[in-house]
Amino acid sequence: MRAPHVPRRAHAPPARTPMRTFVLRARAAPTDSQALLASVGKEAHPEILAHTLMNAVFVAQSHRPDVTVHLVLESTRDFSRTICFDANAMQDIGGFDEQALLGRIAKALDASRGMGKDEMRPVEPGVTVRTTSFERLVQALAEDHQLFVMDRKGTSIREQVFDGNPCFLLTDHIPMPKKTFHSLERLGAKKIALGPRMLFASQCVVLIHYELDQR
Ligand SMILES: C[S@@+](CC[C@H](N)C(=O)[O-])C[C@H]1O[C@@H](n2cnc3c(N)ncnc32)[C@H](O)[C@@H]1O
Repeated sequence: MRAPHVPRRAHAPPARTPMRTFVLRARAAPTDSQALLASVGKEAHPEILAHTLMNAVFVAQSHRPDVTVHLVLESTRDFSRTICFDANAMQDIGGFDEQALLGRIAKALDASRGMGKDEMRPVEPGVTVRTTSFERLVQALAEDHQLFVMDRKGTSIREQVFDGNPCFLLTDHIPMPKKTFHSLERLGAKKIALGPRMLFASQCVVLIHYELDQR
C-alpha cells in the first residue's frame, strides 16, 4: 500500500514572519529631553515621533509583533540620538498617548547623557539609545534589510515585491537632503509611493502596515 500523501508543509518549519522596520529621521527633534518636551506643537514638532511610534507598534488592545522602530533625533549639540524600540521585547511602556510615548523618548535621551560617539545604552526592556547618525544606522540596516525610501515620486507600493525584511525610511516635516538620496541609492534603496498626497510619516506607517498585512 502506498504511504498516504503528507503535504510538505506539514513538516516544513513554520515560516518566519519578516521583521518590519521603520526609521524616522527627525531632523528638527531636539536631543535634549527638556527641549523636546517643551517643543510639542512648536516648530520642531516632536509629536511626529510619538504618532509614528504609536502607529508602528500598537493596534487595538495589543501591539504588533516583529516591528522595530528607530527614531533618529538630529537637532543636537553633539551627536544624533537613535532610539530603537523593539516591539517583541518591549514591556509596559505606560500607554500609547502622545505624552506617554514622548515620556519614553525623553527617558532614552536622559539615559544617553555623556555618551561618546557610536555608543549604545539599554534604557528599558526593548528600548535602546545610540549616538549613531542616520547614515551609519542605514548602512548597518542595509546589510540585512531591503531599504525603501518613502517618496511620493517613487514606485507605487502596490507594484513593489517585498522579500526578506523591509525597512522603510521616513522623515519628519523636513525633507531628506538630496545628497542622502544618492547615498541611499548606492545602498540599494528604492523609492516607494503611497499615492499623490503628502502625508504625515505616521499616516505612511499605517498605510504600509495595511499593504503588507494583505500579503
Ligand atoms: C510630511 S512628509 C515630509 C514632508 C517634507 N516637507 C518633504 O517634502 O518631504 C513625512 C514623510 O512622509 C513621506 N510621505 C508623505 N507622503 C507620502 C506619499 N504619498 N508617498 C510616500 N511617502 C510619503 C515623506 O517622504 C516623508 O518621509
